[in-house]
Amino acid sequence: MINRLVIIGVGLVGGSLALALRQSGYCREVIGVGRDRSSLQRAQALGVVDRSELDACAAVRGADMVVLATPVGAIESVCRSLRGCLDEKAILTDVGSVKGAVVEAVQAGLGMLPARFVPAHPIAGRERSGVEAATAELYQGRRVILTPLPGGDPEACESVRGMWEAAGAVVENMAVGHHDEVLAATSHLPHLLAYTLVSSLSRLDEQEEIFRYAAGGFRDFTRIASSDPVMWRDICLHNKGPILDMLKHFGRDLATLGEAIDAGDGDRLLSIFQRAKQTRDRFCD
Ligand SMILES: NC(=O)C1=CN([C@@H]2O[C@H](COP(=O)(O)OP(=O)(O)OC[C@H]3O[C@@H](n4cnc5c(N)ncnc54)[C@H](O)[C@@H]3O)[C@@H](O)[C@H]2O)C=CC1
Ligand SMILES: O=C(O)C(=O)Cc1ccc(O)cc1
Repeated sequence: MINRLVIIGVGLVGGSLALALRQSGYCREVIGVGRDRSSLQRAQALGVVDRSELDACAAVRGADMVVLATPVGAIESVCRSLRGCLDEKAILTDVGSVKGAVVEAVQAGLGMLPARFVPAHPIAGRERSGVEAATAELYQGRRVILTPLPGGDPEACESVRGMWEAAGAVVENMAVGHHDEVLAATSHLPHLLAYTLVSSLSRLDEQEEIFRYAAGGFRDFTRIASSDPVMWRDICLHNKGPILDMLKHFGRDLATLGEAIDAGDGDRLLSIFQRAKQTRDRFCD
């Protein structure tokens, strides 16, 4: 059970966690922290938080769990505003899509890395953002990755695990660096491909006609290009190495595909498509 939960950044991810924990009765009070009063008022009106605060330092006093749920690029400045404010027993966690840079940002912002900081990443979300998109069911049966730090407090780790399980998630642990490599491949690369496809087509003269005749495959492939641009700018800037590695790997395969088409090499094309189909049929429902 959590007595006082503070969510800093009450959008899709933070708001959904608050809703799930309020509905399951896992926490007694949820306080939302944000930059503007109107979105915090909406969060309160939607029943996502019990009350809200613009001052992060005041909000976290007496909290037993503090969740950083802003875009990754805002974490350092949010942590700077929390310097000297967290109770000794308070657990600090986050929901950022990258982990190495978040650990650095927390350390730089707070001036130290608290033993009760447990980095976390729910592998669940959608292309819509803001508190209006939050739902209590978002994490039901979905994975959450914790990347506990060497020397971190195991009890804090268990509390963060318990919180996510109460929200319906299945929790796993992973090393920080490994998380960033795996997610660069499975989440960051697909988002960048979808953004680049839509952006590239939108610059063609015939774009009106192209989008008018786009079929289901186009919609399936590009749904995630409607995701929040600020969030994805921040992910790119904060997981640079693994993302560039994946882009290079993908670029080489795209060039190979082009060469096979140019050479009329049907066997090569068939083998690429067969391997892709077998792999997807094996791993995705
Ligand atoms: N959208 C998704 O599907 C997923 C997102 N994530 C991660 O979760 C985090 C939040 O993403 P979303 O909830 O989708 O974004 P969102 O845009 O819905 O919510 C972010 C909230 O943070 C607030 N905010 C921004 N800067 C702030 C600051 N300096 N101080 C206080 N509040 C601030 C915004 O006003 C907004 O209410 C990101 O770090 C993202 O990488 C993780 C898993 C899935
Ligand atoms: O919309 C989708 O399908 C997503 O993949 C959402 C998402 C975005 C970022 C994450 O770090 C995790 C999940």
